[in-house]
Amino acid sequence: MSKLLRKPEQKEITAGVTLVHDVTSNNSTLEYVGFKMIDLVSGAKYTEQLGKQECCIVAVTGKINVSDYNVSFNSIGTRESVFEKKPTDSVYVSNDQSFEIEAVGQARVALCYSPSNKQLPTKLISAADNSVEHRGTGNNQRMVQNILPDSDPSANSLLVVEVYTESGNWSSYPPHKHDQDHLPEESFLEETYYHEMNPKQGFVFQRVYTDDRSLDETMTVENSDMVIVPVGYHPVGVPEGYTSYYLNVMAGPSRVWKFHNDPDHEWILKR
Ligand SMILES: O=C(O)C[C@@H](O)[C@H](O)C(=O)CO
Repeated sequence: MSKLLRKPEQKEITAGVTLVHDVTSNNSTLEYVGFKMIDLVSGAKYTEQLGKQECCIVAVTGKINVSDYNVSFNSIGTRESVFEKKPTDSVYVSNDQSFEIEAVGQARVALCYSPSNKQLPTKLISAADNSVEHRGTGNNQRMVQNILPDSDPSANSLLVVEVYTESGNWSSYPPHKHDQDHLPEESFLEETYYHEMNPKQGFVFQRVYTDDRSLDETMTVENSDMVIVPVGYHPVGVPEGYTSYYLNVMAGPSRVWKFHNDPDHEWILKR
């Protein structure tokens, strides 16, 4: 069984709130990244008291109200499906704060966590604040929606990004890694992938491997699955006929995304 691939759960945790994924330092090898995906029926509420963790709440689909009991953001969220291919709204909440999420209709919400000590203001990261990038050429084209990039100082550790890869294309490719705390050459960032496919019976392949191959797993990833990337290169290949979406959360000792391409495959960039 893969240690890195997680299938969605369907665990009702409170009335109308279903836990789909729950990645913590207790049930994974990750120290810097935590992740929950929750589904809420209309009117359902989810509350949480954050300890020494910051949280980015992403309205993946549907509309939600978010409050830290001081400031509230109402009816945020911009899409019914991630495959509308437009940015959504998110809220950053700092460590030692509490928050409440209330679903305005059916909603899927990502909770992205990282350890944090220094309090920062609660902040709405509106869809309009997401920068959109088109990366790559040939069959390596993908569209990136930056929710919390390293250029945005709203968080202490968290980096959050959404990526669309079209049918027959590759992303996180040529393979790159960020598993050495050795700036300015490379940063150490753990990473999680939450995947969706359109149409939803689709699948993608994701390989996670290190130079010495002490880790080398190639996974068939299906709709709503997660892949955990503690270290290593982590390319994604998308079969003909399917579009891939994934939500990445990254965090590590420095809030800098400085990756290192696999030297065996870097030539692809230089053609
Ligand atoms: O293919 C891309 O450009 C997206 C990836 O960079 C993805 O966000 C990632 O692997 C981050 O390390």
